[in-house]
Amino acid sequence: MVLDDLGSSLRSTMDSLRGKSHIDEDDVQEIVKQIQRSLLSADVDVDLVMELSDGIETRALEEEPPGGTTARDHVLKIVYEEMVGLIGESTEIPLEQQTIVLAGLQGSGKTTTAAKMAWWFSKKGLRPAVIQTDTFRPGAYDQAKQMSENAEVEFYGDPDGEDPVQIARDGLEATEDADVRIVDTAGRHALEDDLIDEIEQIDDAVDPDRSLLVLDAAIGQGAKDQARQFEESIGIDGVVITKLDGTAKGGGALTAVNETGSSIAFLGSGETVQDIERFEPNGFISRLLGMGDLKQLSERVERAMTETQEEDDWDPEDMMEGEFTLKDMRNQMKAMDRMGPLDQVLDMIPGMGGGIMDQLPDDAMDVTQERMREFEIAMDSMTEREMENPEIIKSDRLERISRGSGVPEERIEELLEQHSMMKRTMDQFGNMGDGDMQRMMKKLQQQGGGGGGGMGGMGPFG
Ligand SMILES: Nc1nc2c(ncn2[C@@H]2O[C@H](COP(=O)(O)OP(=O)(O)OP(=O)(O)O)[C@@H](O)[C@H]2O)c(=O)[nH]1
Repeated sequence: MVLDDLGSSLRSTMDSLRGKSHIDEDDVQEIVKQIQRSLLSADVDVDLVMELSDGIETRALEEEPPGGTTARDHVLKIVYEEMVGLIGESTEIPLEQQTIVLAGLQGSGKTTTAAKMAWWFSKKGLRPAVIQTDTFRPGAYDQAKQMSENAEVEFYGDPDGEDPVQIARDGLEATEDADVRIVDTAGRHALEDDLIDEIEQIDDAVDPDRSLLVLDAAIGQGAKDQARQFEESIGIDGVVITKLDGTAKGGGALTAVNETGSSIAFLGSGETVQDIERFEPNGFISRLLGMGDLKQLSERVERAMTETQEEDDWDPEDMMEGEFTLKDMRNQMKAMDRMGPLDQVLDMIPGMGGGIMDQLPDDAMDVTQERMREFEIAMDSMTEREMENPEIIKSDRLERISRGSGVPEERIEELLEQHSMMKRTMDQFGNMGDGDMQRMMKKLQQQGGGGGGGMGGMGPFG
């Protein structure tokens, strides 16, 4: 994740302020030093770093914490506000008919982003289409077509076409019925006149409502020149930062945003069409500072639940009322899987963010996800009756399931144990009155807001 290093070093600095009622100059300098070090190592432009750290230093020393606020919370608030100020608002992307052109260097992630954005728009109820104009890179056509299929969106391209401008024109005509047309363009290894000429011609032909610059998060200082060139040739309305899953940097992209006077529109964090999210400065910085991002989390949960319900004809309400079976457990696991990698999800929960992640061994998340995959494989080897009545699974059946699935027996026993644990919890839920439920939610909120929530809420997958 972008500026990950900043997130974890800031959190540990902030934690050292816990319990202090007053913050002195030394504390402030230490915080500012950490921020500078992290931002510089994440490739953020020096001038920007200075601007930010000066702002934080002045305010932390001059402003008095409002009554009842701890010194730590006060400084955290200042850091938060100054960082949101630096990153700026998210690029406006109205949910209406529009044409969007994606520009960027080769390999920055344009084709992937085109399909991801189309998927995102389709989830918002619009009808998107991807238009592929890249005649430069062999394979671009097939990749775009495949990804559009994965995203289940309309696609236009011409594998034999040689003129990208003509393909763009034809594409607009062919996708007339779509609400949102996303035009993917070719890239080059470096900024060359060819590339700029081509993108300018496409821009003229398409006359887009928005032009977005796609930048690899690892780009570094080179981002500044690139951003300026694209800005001068076609005008950049927003930036998409890709590959946030693969780098701790990302500062170059932030510098580019500043350079073009634009803002961030989307973030990409993986290779599948669902690995995209709208950039929300408040949530983004909150997550960075270990304050969680409940808005993103609830959107993800809602999306994952809806998909699981639609595809598997599963209603969680039934689960609350009736028996909690292995089928329900599998659907819950599927929904969790759809939310994305567990570490990303945890980062969004207040108090569960990087602070806790940093304390876990690096492979803890992989182990948990690997375990869930094994559970699924084992369940695939169970009969309908076993899925509905797991208590009938005794030694003979256990052996058969293990042989059929290749999952060791002790792992299947573990699955059954987890199931009965979850079943007990669900039974308790079922017996709860509305008042109990409200009290519990309130308690959970209080724990989360305190920033020190434990792992207790993670349930059986922790
Ligand atoms: N891990 C990760 N990989 C990504 C992400 N976005 C794109 N990629 C990968 O990066 C590589 C390049 O992405 P493309 O979408 O082909 O890039 P492009 O800008 O269209 O490239 P050209 O068409 O050659 O200009 C592919 O292997 C993608 O799978 C991301 O957010 N995370």
